[in-house]
Amino acid sequence: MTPTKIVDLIVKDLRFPTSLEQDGSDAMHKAPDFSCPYVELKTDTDLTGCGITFTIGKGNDIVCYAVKAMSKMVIGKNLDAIFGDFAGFWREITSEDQMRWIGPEKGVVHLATAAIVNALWDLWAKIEGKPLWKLLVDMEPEKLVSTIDFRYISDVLTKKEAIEILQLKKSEKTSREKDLISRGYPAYTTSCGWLGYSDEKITKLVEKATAQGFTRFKMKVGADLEDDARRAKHFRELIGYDKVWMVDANQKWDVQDAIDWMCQLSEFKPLWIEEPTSPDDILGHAKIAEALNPIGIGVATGEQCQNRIMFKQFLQAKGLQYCQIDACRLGGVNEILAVILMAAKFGVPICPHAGGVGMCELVQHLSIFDYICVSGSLEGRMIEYLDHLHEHFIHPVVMKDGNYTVPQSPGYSIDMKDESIADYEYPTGRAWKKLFEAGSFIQH
Ligand SMILES: C[C@H](O)[C@@H](O)[C@@H](O)[C@H](O)C(=O)O
Ligand SMILES: [Mg+2]
Repeated sequence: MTPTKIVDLIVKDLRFPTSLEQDGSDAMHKAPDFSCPYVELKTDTDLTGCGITFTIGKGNDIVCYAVKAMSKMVIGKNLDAIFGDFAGFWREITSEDQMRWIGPEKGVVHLATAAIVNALWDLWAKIEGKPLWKLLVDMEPEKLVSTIDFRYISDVLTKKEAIEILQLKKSEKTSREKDLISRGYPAYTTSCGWLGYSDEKITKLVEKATAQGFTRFKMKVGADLEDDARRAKHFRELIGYDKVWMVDANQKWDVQDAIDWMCQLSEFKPLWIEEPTSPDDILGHAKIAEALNPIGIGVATGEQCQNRIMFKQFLQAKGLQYCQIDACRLGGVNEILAVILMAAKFGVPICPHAGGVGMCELVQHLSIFDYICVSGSLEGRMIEYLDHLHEHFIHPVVMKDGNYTVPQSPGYSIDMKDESIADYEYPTGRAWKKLFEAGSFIQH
C-alpha cells in the first residue's frame, strides 16, 4: 500500500560520546560529541521517512525543539501535495511568516528544516523503491528542477538554465551509472587527522587507511603553527608526496593570518585549505584564494555555509575552489540541487562535507547524482569519509579500495537501528546512563 499522508512526526535527541576519544576534534571544536536530531515521519502505512541534521552536542535539544515547532506544517499533509509541488512546500516551511524571523533560512531553524526535508526525501525514495540517488537520476530534468525554490538565485541561475544543464548530460546517464557502480566514487579520509590525536595514533590510522586503499587524507590545523608543521611533516612522511593531502582550520583565523599561516605550510603541498576564516566572510575567502591559488592551494568551504544565497556569492566572488555542500546544513535536497547546479555553471567541483554522524550515509547519494546527471566528471571531486559510528545504521556506507560503493537499498540510507536509538537517546539512553554512572560524563 502506498502512503497518502503524514500522520505524525517524532524527533529524538541522539548523541554519541565521541569526545571521549577526541574523534572529530579540530582547532575550534576541541571535544565534539557527534549528535543528531533524528526525525521519523509516520505515514498512514508502515512506511516511515527518516531524516537527521547534525550538531556536536549541546544545542541538539534546541534543534529538536525547532523541529517540533515546525512539525505542525507537516503533520496531516497529503504526500501528493508535497511531492507534486515540492518547491512550493519548501518555500512554505522556510518562509512561515512568524518562524522566518528567527532565521531566515539559517541557523537553528534551517537545521530543523534539513532534518524534516531529509526525512521527506527518504520517504519519497522509499515509496518509489529506489535509493535516493536513483530517484534523482531517473527524474526528468523538468520534474527535478520543479523541486527547487529559485527565489534569491535567479539572477545567477534560472529555471531554464538549470534544465539545460541537466539536459546536456542526459544522453550518457546510463553509461555513467554503470561506470560508477563498477568503480565506486572516490573518497578521502579525515579520520586519521583529528587535532587531538597523538603522532602514534596518526601513524597507526594512516597505515590502516592506506592498507584499505585510501590515497587522500585530511589533517586538522590552526591551533599552533609549529605543531602543525611538525604534524604535516609526519603525515607527509607517512603518505609520501604522490598522495593527496588537505588541511582544515575550521574557521580559526583572520584573513591575513590565514594567508600567512598557509604560506608557512605550503611546502607540504596541501591541495586545499578548508574553512580558513569565518564561514560568513565571502570576500575574505576570496582574498585568501587570490593569495593562495598562485602557490597551488585552493580554498574549500561549505559545511557551515548557511544557504544557497551565500553559496551563490561564494561562487560569484571566487571565494571557493571546492564546494563542500552539507546535507544537514542546507535545507535538504531541494536546496542542495540548487547549489550543485550553480557550482556546475561556475565550473567548481562538488566535494561534500561528511564530518559527522550519518553524513557519509547521506552525501554519497548527492555526489553520485552529481556525477551521473550534472558534472559527468570525477576530476577534482571526492567525498569525505569518516570511520566513525556507521555501526548504528541499518544500511551503512560500504567502502571498497578507498571508494564509496553505490548504495542500493531504497531511501536516503539514514534509518538507525532500534538498539542504537535506545542506547544513545540523550540523556536517558542506556549508554548515556552508564557513562553518567561511571562518572565519565557530566550531564548538561
Ligand atoms: C567538529 C567536526 O568534527 C568538524 O571538525 C568536522 O565536521 C570537519 O570540519 C570536517 O571537515 O569533517
Ligand atoms: Mg571541515
